[in-house]
Amino acid sequence: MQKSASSGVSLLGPGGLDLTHSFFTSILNSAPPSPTKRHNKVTVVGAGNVGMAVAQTILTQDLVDELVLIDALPDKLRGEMLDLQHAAAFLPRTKIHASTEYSVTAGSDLCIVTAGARQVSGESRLNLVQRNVSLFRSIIPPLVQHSPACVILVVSNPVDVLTYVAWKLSGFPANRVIGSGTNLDSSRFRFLIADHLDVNAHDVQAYIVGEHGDSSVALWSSISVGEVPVLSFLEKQEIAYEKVTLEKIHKAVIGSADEVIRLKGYTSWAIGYSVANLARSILRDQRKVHPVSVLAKGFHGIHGGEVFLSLPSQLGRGGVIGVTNIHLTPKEAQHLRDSATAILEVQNQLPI
Ligand SMILES: NC(=O)C1=CN([C@@H]2O[C@H](COP(=O)(O)OP(=O)(O)OC[C@H]3O[C@@H](n4cnc5c(N)ncnc54)[C@H](O)[C@@H]3O)[C@@H](O)[C@H]2O)C=CC1
Ligand SMILES: CC(=O)C(=O)O
Repeated sequence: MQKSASSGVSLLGPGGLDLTHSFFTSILNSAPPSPTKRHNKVTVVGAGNVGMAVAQTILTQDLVDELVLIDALPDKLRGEMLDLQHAAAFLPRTKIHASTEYSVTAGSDLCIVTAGARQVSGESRLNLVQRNVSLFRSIIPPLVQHSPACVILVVSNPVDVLTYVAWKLSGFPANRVIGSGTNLDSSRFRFLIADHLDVNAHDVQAYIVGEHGDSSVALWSSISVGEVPVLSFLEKQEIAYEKVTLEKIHKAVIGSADEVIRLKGYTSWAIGYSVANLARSILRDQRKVHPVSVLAKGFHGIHGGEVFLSLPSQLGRGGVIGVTNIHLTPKEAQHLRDSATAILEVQNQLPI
C-alpha cells in the first residue's frame, strides 16, 4: 500500500515519481531560514591518528556544518570519510568531504593542520622539524589560497616551530595563526594535580606555558583549586608541601606523551579533545582563555626573535584576541625565556 508523501511513509508517488521534494509541506513563505545562523566550515589536514581524533570530537560536539579531510593517501582518506559518514544517524547533521585536492577546502573558517611525521618513544618533538617543515611548504600555501580569511591551528610537531613556519608561509597576521601548544600539557597538569589532591580537574586552574615539549614551564605560583590559591594557602597554613612532589608532577607532564607513545604507539584522544576545545572557542567566539602557542616576542622579557610559544591567550572568531597579563615569579619568567631560547635554537637553523 502506498500512502501519500505528506503522510511521511513513502518517498515514491504514483508511477514511481520521486516525491522527495514534497515530503514536507513547505513553510518557507511563513518562516524563512534564520539568517543569523553562521555556517561553519572546518578543514583538518592529515587523516592520521590525531586528525581523526580531532575530526570525530568536533563532529560529536556539533561545532561545524561542513568538515573537510585532506590527506596524501587517497584510500585511507576515503575510508575514514565513509566510516564517519556511516555514523550520520547518530551525529549532528554535518557535510563531510575528503580529498587530496585543496579546492574542496575553499571558504574554511578554521584549518587544523595535523599532517606529518610523529616521534617514536624516546625521540624529541624538535627532532621532527626538518621532515615536517618540508611538508608544510606543500600544505600551508594551498590552504591560504583557498581560505584567505581562515584561522590556522597547527597541531603537528614540533608545534611551536611549525606555528612560526605556518605564520611565515601564510603571510597572515599573527593573530590568525595559532599552535595548539600547551593546551594539552595544561590538561595533563590539571589531571595530575586533581588526582593528587583528589578533586575534580575542572576545579583546578593551572597552566603549563612555554614550549610544548621538554622546556615547558609549570606556573606553580598561579595554581588554584576552587578559586583558592594553592601555594599561598599551604604556606599560610604552614603545611609542609613537598617541593619534590610538585617537581614530580611537572616531570610526569613532560613525560606523558612518551609514556603513551611507548604503550600504544601514538597519542590521540587527549589531543583530539584539546583541539576541539580550541575550535569551540574560535568558531563560537567564546573569548575564553587557553594556553596556546602565539607570537610571544615582547612578553615577559622575550626579545631574542620571533618565537611562538604558549601563553594564556583569549580566543575568539578572529583567532587570538589578546594575551593575558598573567603574573610570573622572576624564576618562572626566566624559565619561560629559557624555553624561548630552546625553540629559537632549532628555529634559527631553518631556511625560512
Ligand atoms: N601538538 C600536540 O599536542 C600533538 C601533536 N602531535 C603531532 O601530530 C602529528 C600527526 O600525528 P599522528 O596523527 O599520530 O600521525 P599519523 O602518522 O597517524 O598521521 C599523519 C598523517 O599525515 C598524512 N600526511 C603526510 N604527508 C601529508 C601531506 N603532505 N599532506 C597531507 N597529509 C599528509 C599521512 O598520510 C598521515 O595520514 C605528528 O607531528 C605528531 O607529533 C601528536 C599528538 C599531540
Ligand atoms: C605527541 C605529543 O606531542 C603529545 O601527545 O603531547
